[in-house]
Amino acid sequence: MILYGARGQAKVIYDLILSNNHLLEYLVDDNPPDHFPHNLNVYRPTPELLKDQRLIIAIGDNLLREKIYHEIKHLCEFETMQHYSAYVSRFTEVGEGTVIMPQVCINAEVKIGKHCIINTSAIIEHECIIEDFVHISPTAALAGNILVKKGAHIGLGANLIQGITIGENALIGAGSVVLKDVPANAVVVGNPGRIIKMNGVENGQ
Ligand SMILES: CC(=O)SCCNC(=O)CCNC(=O)[C@H](O)C(C)(C)COP(=O)(O)OP(=O)(O)OC[C@H]1O[C@@H](n2cnc3c(N)ncnc32)[C@H](O)[C@@H]1OP(=O)(O)O
Repeated sequence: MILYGARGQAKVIYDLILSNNHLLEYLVDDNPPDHFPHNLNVYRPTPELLKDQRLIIAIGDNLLREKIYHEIKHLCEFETMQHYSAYVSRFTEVGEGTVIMPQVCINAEVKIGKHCIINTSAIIEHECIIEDFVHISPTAALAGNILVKKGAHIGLGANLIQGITIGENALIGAGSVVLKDVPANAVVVGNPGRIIKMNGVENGQ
């Protein structure tokens, strides 16, 4: 298999690949770094290098990951990967291209979309729905029945109370405690969480 992206996210996914006894053949990156550890080769992507490969898009930025997905989806197939130390309920669905990192806990009846990153030690409780291209950062905790819409990013160690909806492309700041619905494209920080930006514009509250 191969990785698209050769920065920090690729380094942790390479480790995940080895933990699962898979082989990484090479990486591609639009702007290859001078050096990638472990003597792995990084090339600029071409249709020949991507064609019929099994691949993970190893890019933390949700919008960029989605953009690349649309550019290459006709060429390759996408691998889904889960670290052996993660607990993923047998009643959970996980979409293609999603990675589940070490020590994650995902409880029953959760649905996780395509090309998501469920990062180290995140907790996703029962019946949550995580749409495509979402990133749940390390140690974030989601109580039951939460809907996280496409492209949202839940920051490091954020805590989300049960039953709420996080809108498309919303960003929940590190350590925030979110008690109510968050609209699309909002940036929320603090405890209790408050909106500091909407659509990239400062809120002024
Ligand atoms: C493996 C990995 O590395 S995965 C990646 C994990 N990383 C994360 O989760 C990071 C998430 N990002 C954050 O928390 C960021 O601080 C953001 C996106 C919420 C805000 O970033 P910016 O838009 O650049 O806002 P900026 O830094 O200008 O801060 C604006 C205000 O919000 C405050 N603020 C920013 N982030 C937070 C936060 N997480 N909690 C509380 N307050 C915050 C700032 O102190 C500042 O307040 P002030 O105006 O009173 O001085």
